Amino acid sequence: MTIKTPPSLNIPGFGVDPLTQRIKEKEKKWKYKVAVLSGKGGVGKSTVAVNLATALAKLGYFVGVLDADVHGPNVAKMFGVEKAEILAEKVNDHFEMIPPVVDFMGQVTPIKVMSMGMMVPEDQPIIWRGALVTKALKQLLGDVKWGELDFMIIDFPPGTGDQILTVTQTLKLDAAIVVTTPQEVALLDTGKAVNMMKQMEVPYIAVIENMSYLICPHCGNKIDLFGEGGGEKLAKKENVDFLGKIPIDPKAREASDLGIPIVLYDDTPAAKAFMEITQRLVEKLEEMKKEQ
Ligand SMILES: Nc1ncnc2c1ncn2[C@@H]1O[C@H](COP(=O)(O)OP(=O)(O)OP(=O)(O)O)[C@@H](O)[C@H]1O
Repeated sequence: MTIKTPPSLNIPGFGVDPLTQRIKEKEKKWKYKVAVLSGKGGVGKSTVAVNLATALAKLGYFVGVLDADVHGPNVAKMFGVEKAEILAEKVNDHFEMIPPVVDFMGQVTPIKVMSMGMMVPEDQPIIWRGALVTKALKQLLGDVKWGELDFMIIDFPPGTGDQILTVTQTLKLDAAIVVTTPQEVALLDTGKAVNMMKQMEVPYIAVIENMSYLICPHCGNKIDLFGEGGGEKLAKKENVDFLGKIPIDPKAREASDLGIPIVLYDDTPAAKAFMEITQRLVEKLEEMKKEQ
């Protein structure tokens, strides 16, 4: 039996599905695509994504935030838009959702956000298998009227799973910010996340250490609750940038429950740390763009 050469699959209009095609078109309008991830849950990844986006808005940038944590979406609540009504518009042969614009106490911001958290009641789990999650994620990218953005921030689920692979293979990320806490267990998992981003050839990878220390409200001394300097050591070992440390700030938890990012509380140590880290990130990305 002779095996025939397969026919060429290079047929115009075929090969790439229309949704992926729409994502490719949309991403041309986003200057920087930045993913926020962590090897381990609960280290403050969403807190970092939300505050990074708000700090960028404070610096005058237009920002989109995609909550890619389909199974545990918290971003909408942290921005206070979990009850926002999602409108849709017909565009040619499909519908596109209009992302809600974040406002803080009536003050409109240049932040648009999309999250599964806006589409399901707060107490309902999303019990979907991989293929459905992948489709939902792609729709949150390609079937949303994001428009022109300076930054698209993507809050990934914890770990190194399927959903991260899907987005990283679909979009050409400019940067991956890996969030860790200083403990050994968190650092082991963070190393895996850093290596995944290296394998996916993301051009800029950096570590942020969250919950680094606590300032005693009574004596003002710095207390290293979870050890010291782990994030910086990991960044050195993996040969990636270290963007900085964010202290434990009781106001951060309070603020995120109220839907107000801590970075808006100007006088807090966490707000100052977020602003400095964001400025450092912008400088790095601008430098990289110039070199290209
Ligand atoms: N620097 C900080 N100071 C005080 N509380 C913080 C800080 N960072 C995060 N938190 C709080 O820790 C909790 C977990 O944070 P967050 O939801 O951002 O973590 P996560 O890594 O995204 O979690 P998940 O595993 O669900 O994705 C939240 O209540 C948040 O307000």
